[in-house]
Amino acid sequence: MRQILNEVTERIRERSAPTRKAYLQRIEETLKRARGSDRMGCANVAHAFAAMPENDKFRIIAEKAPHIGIVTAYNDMLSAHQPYEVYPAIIRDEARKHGATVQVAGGVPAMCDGITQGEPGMELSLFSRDVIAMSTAVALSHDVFDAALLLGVCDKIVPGLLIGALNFGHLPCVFVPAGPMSTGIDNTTKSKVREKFAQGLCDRDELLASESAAYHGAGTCTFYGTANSNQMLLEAMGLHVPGAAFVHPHDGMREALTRESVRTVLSNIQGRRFTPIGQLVDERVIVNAIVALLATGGSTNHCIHWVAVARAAGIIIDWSDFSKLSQDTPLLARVYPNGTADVNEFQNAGGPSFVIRELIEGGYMHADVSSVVIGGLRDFCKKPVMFDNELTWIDLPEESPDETIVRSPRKPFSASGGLRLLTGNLGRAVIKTSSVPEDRMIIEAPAIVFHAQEELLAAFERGELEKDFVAVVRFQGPRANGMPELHKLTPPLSVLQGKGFKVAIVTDGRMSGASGKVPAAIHVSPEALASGPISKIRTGDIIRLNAIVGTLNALVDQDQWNARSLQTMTEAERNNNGHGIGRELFGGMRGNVRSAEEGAVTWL
Ligand SMILES: O=C(O)[C@H](O)[C@@H](O)[C@H](O)[C@H](O)COP(=O)(O)O
Ligand code: SF4
Repeated sequence: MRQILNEVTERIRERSAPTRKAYLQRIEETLKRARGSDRMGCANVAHAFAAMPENDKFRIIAEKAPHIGIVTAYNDMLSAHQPYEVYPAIIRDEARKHGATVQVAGGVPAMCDGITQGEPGMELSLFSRDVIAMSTAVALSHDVFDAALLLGVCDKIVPGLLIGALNFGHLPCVFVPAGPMSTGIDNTTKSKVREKFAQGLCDRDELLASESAAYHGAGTCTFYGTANSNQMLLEAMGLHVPGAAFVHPHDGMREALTRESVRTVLSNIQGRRFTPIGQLVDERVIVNAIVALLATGGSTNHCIHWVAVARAAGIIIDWSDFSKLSQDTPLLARVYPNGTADVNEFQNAGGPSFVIRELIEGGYMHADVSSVVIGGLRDFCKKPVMFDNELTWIDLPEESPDETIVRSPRKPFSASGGLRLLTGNLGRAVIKTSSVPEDRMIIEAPAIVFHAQEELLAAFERGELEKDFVAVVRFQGPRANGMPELHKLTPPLSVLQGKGFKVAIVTDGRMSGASGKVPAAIHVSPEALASGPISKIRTGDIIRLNAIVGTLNALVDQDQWNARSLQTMTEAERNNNGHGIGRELFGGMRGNVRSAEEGAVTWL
């Protein structure tokens, strides 16, 4: 095991000792209880199973059959979640074959960030994670289950389901993915058409045709954004059936993998080994997830979400942990926006199994951890295949079959991981370096301050941005307006970067996991509305972003800087973010939310 891996894991263990101990004690207490149908009152039990077939009731109550709760994020809006419509029937059928019973415990909401990108709805996106966590708790609070299957793939849905499930840490849980969309037009072509449209070089019909050719069917979008980063991290945490992440929704093996998830969760109940999720997800498993994120240039959103996930298990991490691990974690995968390959090509080149094997063998990951399968994390280094109509796992080739997509630590794409912590007189921020061109890693240019992404887009339309500049887009933090992703700024800024201008974004907001080639210092904490120094910046100040050494500064005379007052949002700006699209309902979360570096949690 590498020294930094051990060092960071130990310091997290130390920092988390009191909260983790209390968390594990609560699980121990809960595990002492009798199972739901024996423990709860007759009326409770009768209500719980009233609508089940008579023989299922008999099996649960008299035969003590294992009872599985499904928490599902099915809806028709996310292409990634649409396949889940039929999953409960498959799960019920498989469970019955093994003498178990199933109920859909509840559904959770799921927002598609692609639909809300650049729209007011995006201001609900981050908070929807904790709504999903609460909805997971509402579902599992019926408290009659021996295990749970969690159906969700996209951005805030997996973190929300995981946070919710960790509040029922006494249950064995398995995540059930549904797989990626088949490849449409490639992501680079898609981005080029967007840049043409941003310059008025093509019309809306051409742009719509291009977007529809990219997003054309069921399954997760094929860029390596937050959704597919979720899948990578769940594999690295051992919470999937091994290798289940990136198999197409309508590939014959998909149903076999879903059925295997039922057998897997049952094997956790029926005594072969019992691994409740709250015990499985320990400090080493959280560190493994961070390493997997860094080694693949995953979504910057996980610098927020995984802090919240860890906290739900009593584990406290911060951006220094990500940064320290990043220094020693090699970049082993290049998947768009960190390269040109999409997630299907990544899977064909070896996918998560190849990356996990290489990281374990190189000592970059903890191998001695529990997982939902009996072989532990080493079982996640193999590839699932169908053989004689049976699901089995085979070893991957020793060498990478495509070194433009996946590599071993002996020849990494870069010696350090794809994310960096930035510090300086503007606070703390993160940047995804794995998709920034070498010659754009250091940007020093005058600031232009915006209080809304629409202001920047309008300035671009007026032709006012044809120069070197740093776009300071502030009052985009969680307290201000729910910390939306500002991914719509990528096409115009990419056009300007393509023209040779040195441009960057500095924001207390987020970018999409699919953003990347324009240097973006994001999640600036403290945010502007929390009196963060980002609110001192004036248009014209020189901003220096150095992603190589990890600094972000306003180059303003110290006395002047100290004398500066903090800018505030105007009444109109505050009103704009507080109403419409249901934003009124999220006022409590905006008022209670912690900083981005504290996971933007709303429940502490
Ligand atoms: O974090 C993410 O990965 C994004 O939120 C992603 O889920 C979202 O859908 C993007 O907006 C997709 O990219 P385009 O907007 O470029 O299609
Ligand atoms: S990856 Fe993003 S755009 Fe695609 S379905 Fe999921 S949330 Fe929507």
